[in-house]
Amino acid sequence: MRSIHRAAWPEALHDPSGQRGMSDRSGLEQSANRTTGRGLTMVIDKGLGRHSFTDLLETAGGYIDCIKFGFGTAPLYPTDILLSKIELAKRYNLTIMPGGTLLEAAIQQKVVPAFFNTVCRLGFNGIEVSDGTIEVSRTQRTELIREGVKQGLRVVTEYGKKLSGSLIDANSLALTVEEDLAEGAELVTVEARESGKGVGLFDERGDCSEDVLESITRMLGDCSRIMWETPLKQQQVLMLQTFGSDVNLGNIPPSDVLSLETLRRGLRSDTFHFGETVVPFLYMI
Ligand SMILES: C=C(OP(=O)(O)O)C(=O)O
Ligand SMILES: O=S([O-])[O-]
Repeated sequence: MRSIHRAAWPEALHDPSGQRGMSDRSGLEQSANRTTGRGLTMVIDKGLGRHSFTDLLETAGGYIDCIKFGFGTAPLYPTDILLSKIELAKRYNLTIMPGGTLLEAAIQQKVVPAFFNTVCRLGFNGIEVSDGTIEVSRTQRTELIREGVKQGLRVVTEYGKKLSGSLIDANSLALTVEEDLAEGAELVTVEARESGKGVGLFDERGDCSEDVLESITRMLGDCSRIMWETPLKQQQVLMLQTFGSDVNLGNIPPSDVLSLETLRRGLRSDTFHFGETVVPFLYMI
C-alpha cells in the first residue's frame, strides 16, 4: 500500500523526518517520528479560528496530510483569516481544500469556472469533487477532475451520498474509483459525513456493515488509493485492524489527530499489537 501513497502525495510523505508536515523539531525529536510513509490522515475543519488552527498544526501538523474546510465553511471566514489558514497549511506541506459540498453548490448555481478561479486565487492546493447532495453525471465528474488537474490542484474525489441510510454499492464504487483515478484524481474518499452515522458503511450507531466492507475490498482489491471517512474512533480502529496502519483515514476531527496516531502506531490498547517501539520517548530530552 505504501508506495502508492508516496506516488500520490510525494512531498507530504518524502519528508525524511518521517513527519508529514513542516517541523521545527530537533533531530532527536524527529527520530521519534516515522521513517517511512504511513497512511494519509485528512482532518475535517468545521471552522477553527486562526489560533486553534495554528495550535493544531504546531502540535499535530506532522501527523496530518490534508485538511478539508468542511462543507461550505470556506466562504464564511473573514478573508484575511481564510487566507492565513490556507497559507499556514501550505507551510506545513499539507493539502488544503474546500469541502465537496461547496463545489456542488457552485455546480448547482452554474458558477463552476468562477469557483475554480477563486479556489486558485485563494491559494487552495486541492479540491474535492463529490456528488453527495446533488446528481453529477459521469461526464461532468470527469470534466471537474480534469479541470482541477489542469489548474494544478490535487483532486480528491468522493464516492457516496449524504442522504441518511444511503448505502454503498461495491460495483459502482469500484467503477468510480477506476475512472476517477484514470482521469487524474489522487484519492477517492468514501463518504461517511462529519457524523459517521447512518451513511455509507455505517449504521445509526456508527457501526460498520462488515459484509459491505468485505465486498468492497474484494471488488477493489487494492485499497491504497481509497480514503475512508472515519470520524469515530470505533471506525478508525476497524479500518486499522482491517487494512493495517497505513490505511488512509479522513474526516478526522482536529482534536483526534494525535489519538489516531497512537492507534496507527500501536500506542493505544485497541491496536497495541502493532507494537511500535517507545524507545524514542526515552530520548526526548
Ligand atoms: C464533510 C463532508 O462534506 P464536504 O465534503 O462537503 O465537506 C464530507 O463529504 O465528508
Ligand atoms: O455534511 S456532512 O456532514 O458531510
